[in-house]
Amino acid sequence: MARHFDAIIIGAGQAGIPLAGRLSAAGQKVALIERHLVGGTCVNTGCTPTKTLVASAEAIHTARRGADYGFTVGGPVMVDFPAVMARKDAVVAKSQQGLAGWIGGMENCTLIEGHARFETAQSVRVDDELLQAGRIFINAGGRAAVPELPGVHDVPFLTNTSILQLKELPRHLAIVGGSYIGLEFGQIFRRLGSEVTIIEKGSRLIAREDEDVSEEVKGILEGEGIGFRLDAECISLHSRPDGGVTVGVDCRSGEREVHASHVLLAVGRRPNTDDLGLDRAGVATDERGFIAVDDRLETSVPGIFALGDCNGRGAFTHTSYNDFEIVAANLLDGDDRRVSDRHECYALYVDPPLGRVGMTEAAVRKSGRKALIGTRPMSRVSRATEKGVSQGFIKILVDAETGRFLGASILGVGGDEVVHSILNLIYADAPYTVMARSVPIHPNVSELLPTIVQGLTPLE
Ligand SMILES: Cc1cc2nc3c(=O)[nH]c(=O)nc-3n(C[C@H](O)[C@H](O)[C@H](O)COP(=O)(O)OP(=O)(O)OC[C@H]3O[C@@H](n4cnc5c(N)ncnc54)[C@H](O)[C@@H]3O)c2cc1C
Ligand SMILES: NC(=O)c1ccc[n+]([C@@H]2O[C@H](COP(=O)([O-])OP(=O)(O)OC[C@H]3O[C@@H](n4cnc5c(N)ncnc54)[C@H](O)[C@@H]3O)[C@@H](O)[C@H]2O)c1
Repeated sequence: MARHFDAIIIGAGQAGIPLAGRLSAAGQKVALIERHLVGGTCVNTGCTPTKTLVASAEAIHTARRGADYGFTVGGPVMVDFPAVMARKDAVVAKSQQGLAGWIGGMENCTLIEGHARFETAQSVRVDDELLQAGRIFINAGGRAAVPELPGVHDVPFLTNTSILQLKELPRHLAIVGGSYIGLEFGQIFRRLGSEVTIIEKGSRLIAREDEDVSEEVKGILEGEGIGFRLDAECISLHSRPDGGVTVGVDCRSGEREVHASHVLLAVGRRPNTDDLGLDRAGVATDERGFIAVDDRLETSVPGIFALGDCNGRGAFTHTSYNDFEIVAANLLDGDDRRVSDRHECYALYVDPPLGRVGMTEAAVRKSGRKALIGTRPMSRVSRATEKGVSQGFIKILVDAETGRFLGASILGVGGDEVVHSILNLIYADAPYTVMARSVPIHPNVSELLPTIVQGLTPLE
């Protein structure tokens, strides 16, 4: 006998929990199924723990730079690694408890612990129990990709999940992958005291970004003593007698091997869709396993929706949450919201951070449209020099014909926050002249945005 619900939600991630809240508040009987920890990746092994560690690492870094600010701390800064990790665990636990309390307080919502698998397009099995519903929402998230590198199964490699459980600081952390996860963990562990080598198969870091952004980020991290091996071909892993790992890199120059105590794989994510029984429901995926969805997030099967990282339409907490907003608006509010209305934005939480919105300069050039560009180094932003963090630059791109913002890269102190003023104008569909005439507060990084857009020049 199946248990009947109005809605089944698979995965208590960044979309699943708020959706359970909205549906149950609307009087629907909801089953929320979670096989591990409520909050999913972001809360447990993603944003929350990493940004908590970024904060510890930044405080430690600033303390080491005490002399630059006119103070000493009576000897070298000592890092208490277990205490750093305990702080991270406490922040994660608080967030998790908050979510558990929220779910527990939802009338009409039953949290079911276990692994969900489709039996038909309207039914899902969790262990011995069969659940049935008219609508099913998949918020299954993703996990670290583990490429078939030679030796990968013979060494104790780390992922974003296991690195957060380390009890001791790695002596030398080798990181395979020079993008968001690799760079954020790289700077964290370097600041905590590890030797760090980042190994990237491409010719530059964060290849989605403009080359000048990649170069500046590399320079910032090199300045802190992080080693890089780019153009790393034929990466292989070998265990060492001392318990460490040797990474064969075979780069064009430099040593052919990196001898590390630990290796972190940070080479992308794959969706948790291979063990959902999607074929039984007839739900189509693309060749990489992402669930195919339309503009309102409905899958190839009417009544089944996919939200968050598993649909391949976003890979961030804010895009997953926005997926929830889109589905809730369409199903409950009579609104017409679509994924294609969303503008790309994100931040890379190295310190100083990179705030990004819209197109890169390279993408604008490739599009062939007439554009205007404005840039300014952070060394000419008084707030940055006052704070003693003047690395980075601001770059803004505007459509020459419509005056609308096309994109921005704000690498530097406060870049992760400042970028939102451009994001908001993009959503308002306002021309750059609105920003040019605004009068922001002094001294702030934001105060230079009007100056930059007043001096836009044609993109040659
Ligand atoms: C190290 C790291 C740092 C990150 N930092 C940021 C950041 O700073 N900012 C940002 O925006 N994004 C960041 N992200 C990305 C962000 O974590 C994800 O985009 C976000 O969590 C969205 O996930 P989701 O809602 O799709 O699913 P998730 O949050 O991953 O939730 C999916 C849930 O589904 C459960 N599940 C899966 N399959 C089943 C099943 N068959 N049955 C039952 N339950 C199931 C899982 O256990 C999980 O709890 C980071 C990611 C990583 C790895
Ligand atoms: N600040 C944030 O918002 C944030 C932080 C961390 C993670 N994330 C999310 O997590 C996702 C995954 O991040 P990621 O950094 O793991 O993946 P990614 O897909 O962004 O980058 C993977 C990197 O690994 C390299 N690579 C791939 N295979 C390799 C190999 N065999 N050897 C060497 N290098 C190799 C790629 O060239 C690329 O530079 C991101 O898409 C992002 O959405 C977001």
